[in-house]
Amino acid sequence: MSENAAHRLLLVHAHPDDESIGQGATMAKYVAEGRGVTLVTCTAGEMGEILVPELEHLAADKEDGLGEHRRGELDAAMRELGVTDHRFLGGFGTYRDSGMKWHDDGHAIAADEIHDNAFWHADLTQAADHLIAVIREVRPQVMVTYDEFGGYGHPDHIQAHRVAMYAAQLAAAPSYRRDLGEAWDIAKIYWGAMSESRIREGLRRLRDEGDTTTFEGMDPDGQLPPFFRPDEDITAEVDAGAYLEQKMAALKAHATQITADGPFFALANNEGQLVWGRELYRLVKGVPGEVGDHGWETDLFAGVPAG
Ligand SMILES: CC(=O)N[C@H]1[C@@H](O[C@@H]2[C@H](O)[C@H](O)[C@@H](O)[C@H](O)[C@H]2O)O[C@H](CO)[C@@H](O)[C@@H]1O
Ligand SMILES: [Zn+2]
Repeated sequence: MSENAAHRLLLVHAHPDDESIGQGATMAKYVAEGRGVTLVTCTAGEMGEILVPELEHLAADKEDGLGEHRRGELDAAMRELGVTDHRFLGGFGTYRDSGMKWHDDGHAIAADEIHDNAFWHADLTQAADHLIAVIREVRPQVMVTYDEFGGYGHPDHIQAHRVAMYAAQLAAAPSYRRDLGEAWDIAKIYWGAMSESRIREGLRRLRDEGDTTTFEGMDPDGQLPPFFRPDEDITAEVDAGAYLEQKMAALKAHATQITADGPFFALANNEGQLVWGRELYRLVKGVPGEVGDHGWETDLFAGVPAG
């Protein structure tokens, strides 16, 4: 078995599409390099909007079939990235998308009405136990999830962060729930990140090209939403520009959520390479390995023995 095959990455995300948005290029790159990639998605995205008019009947307040449909979108997106191991936390339908609404400050907050089995109301230990079983089975050296704010505040993202971080801690405890498998300590944990400087460069490019509608309201020289982090917070950049096509195809597979002329595609291809092909991370557990010119790691497995 090649050394790469002994490296295993676990990603924990809230809804179908988050994985492709945040780390789609990294996932495709690592699969192509022969590394193991496992995705755990905590809900099926039942409460999402529907950008495809002929599918509006699937909406939660109509046929409530969007979760099943997005399961298919996720399958298609994973085929584009080459990922063969993707699971729903506790099994499909265990936890439901909690929905969200926008706060005046521009970040997401919990919806006014939330279903009984919404992920936001999940019992943290029970949800973590489902993930511990996966951690102890897959034995990943690296895990990726959201920061404590869930990126932009979505309650399911915040809950996915909490479950992932708690599960990683408990999975490493030999005396905790031996029935869930032999203890496994994940060597490195990263939170996905987006660069403030990168998006400012991209917004300036769009403005210079006369595009004033994409990323409407975001001034390249003004205040940006909190999920764009200052560069000093970032510790790793995976340059997966060579896999940008696979990432864009995976994004397109999530057709009810992402429009082909939306912000992810608006940036010119070379800008896309800069903004979307190079995926950024914050190391929050473990020892950083070799770094590149920018002082950031270029490989999430840097310094991690295979095995
Ligand atoms: C990327 C992501 O986390 N998407 C979530 C999010 O979707 C947003 C939501 O529908 C909002 O109402 C829209 O204005 C916004 O454009 C969407 O991105 O929340 C959904 C409901 O919880 C979730 O299904 C979707 O995956
Ligand atoms: Zn999401």
